[in-house]
Amino acid sequence: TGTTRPQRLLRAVQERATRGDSESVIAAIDHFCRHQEWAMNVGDEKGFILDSVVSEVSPQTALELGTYCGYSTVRIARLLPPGGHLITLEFNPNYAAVARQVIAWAGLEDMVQVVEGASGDWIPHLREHFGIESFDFVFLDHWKELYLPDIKLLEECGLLRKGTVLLADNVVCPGTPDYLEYVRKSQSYESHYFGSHLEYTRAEDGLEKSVYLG
Ligand SMILES: Cc1ncnc2c1ncn2[C@@H]1O[C@H](/C=C/CNC(=O)c2cc(-c3ccc(F)cc3)cc(O)c2O)C[C@H]1O
Ligand SMILES: [Mg+2]
Repeated sequence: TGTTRPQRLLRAVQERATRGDSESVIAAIDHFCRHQEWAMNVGDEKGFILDSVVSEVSPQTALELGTYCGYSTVRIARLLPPGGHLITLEFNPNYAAVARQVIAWAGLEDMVQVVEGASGDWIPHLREHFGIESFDFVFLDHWKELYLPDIKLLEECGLLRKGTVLLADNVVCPGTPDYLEYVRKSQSYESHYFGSHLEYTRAEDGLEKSVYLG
């Protein structure tokens, strides 16, 4: 019973990154994943695209599905405007525990709420629990077969508004075919594919940006 990969990733952050410096936390995780152990973070190449979309939207309210170790959580939270807030859902308590410490090491704990539990259980309660009217930005990076059911649930719960931007990781690898077909065919979305590569590899992958039209 040694350590888990997320725990080794956290140790790499604590050993290599400077407390309060989110850029150094991102760099420490990328270094760990490139030179020690691959992990399923969005990574630096797709992360650059994520950064540009978050900066463009400048969300007051943001939602992330699938925190894992908190890498994309830090990438998003460091770019939020004053008053901006990110809710990130993670149902594995071990991952949530690591993510909270990564987020704290980056000094971003005041902008982020790590919520433990399944997205399908939590989405219907976000309004009453967190006083959220609607989300300006949603990052999807959890189980790939849940992307579609979860955005339909977000629609039904009235948590998307005209202009809400959805950004989905892994639409090529591992792939999210039913989600892609839906957002590209639906009259309610304007979609665009950003081609890139699977984190820390040369394999093809990309992000799909979909604007909700109401
Ligand atoms: C329903 C629900 N609610 C809350 N959190 C949820 C949830 N379902 C999963 N989660 C959490 O999200 C995280 C799961 C993410 C799933 N991501 C993946 O499976 C994933 C896999 C790969 C990949 C690609 C090629 C390969 F050869 C091998 C792997 C790359 C990625 O970027 C990924 O995000 C952790 C999990 O606890
Ligand atoms: Mg991913």
